[in-house]
Amino acid sequence: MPRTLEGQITMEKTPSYFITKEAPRRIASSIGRHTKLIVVVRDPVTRAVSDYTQTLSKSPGLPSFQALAFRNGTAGAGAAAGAVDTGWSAVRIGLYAKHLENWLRHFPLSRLLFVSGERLVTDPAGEMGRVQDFLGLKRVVTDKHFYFNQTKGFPCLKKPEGSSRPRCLGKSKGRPHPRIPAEVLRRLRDFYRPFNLKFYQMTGQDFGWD
Ligand SMILES: Nc1ncnc2c1ncn2[C@@H]1O[C@H](COP(=O)(O)OS(=O)(=O)O)[C@@H](OP(=O)(O)O)[C@H]1O
Repeated sequence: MPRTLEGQITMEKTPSYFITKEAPRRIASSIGRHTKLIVVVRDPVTRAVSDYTQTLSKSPGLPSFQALAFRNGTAGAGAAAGAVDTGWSAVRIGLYAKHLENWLRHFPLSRLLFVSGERLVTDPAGEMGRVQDFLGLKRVVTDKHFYFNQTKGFPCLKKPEGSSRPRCLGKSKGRPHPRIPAEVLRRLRDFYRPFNLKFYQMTGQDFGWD
């Protein structure tokens, strides 16, 4: 991490190490337990499909979503139902309660902020307001900075810093997802429910995924 001067905040962003076992201990011992951690979480079922969409865009020959999500390659029914494959990272990452347990061994809950991925789309200024409060910053980013772009189907920035033109996120953000059979989604939803409830209890926030 670069040196941080008085009045500055140093930020680092990566989606990958929230689930890395050693990450909380390493961050706590190198940067310190005072570090503030912001986690954007989204319905784990939609998250898994989004993750699959990303992999599919790079490997078009990929097996179907359900072939990867269930142990015997199918959601099935009754005795034929395959167990959800938690070895697949797209599924495992969404077990937020499990990963959070690991972080809470090294950081107090008050040092973590959970941003709702859903509200980031429906109310970006509201979620950004929570982020700014958490970081002890003045609420500089407000409603005025966002507009809903009909073509993109997502909120975009009216005027990013250093530019006079509006800016949306790139093509790889907000892509259409492949259609997944309803039964597959239902089974995954059932699978995640207890983990989601545990996560709501741990964070004191109901993300409304059920
Ligand atoms: N404003 C705006 N514009 C476009 N996309 C938005 C926006 N806000 C949130 N999202 C959602 O962000 C999802 C991609 O973010 P990721 O977390 O996967 O990105 S990354 O892991 O940091 O690369 C992406 O997921 P997909 O819909 O699956 O593409 C979006 O749903």
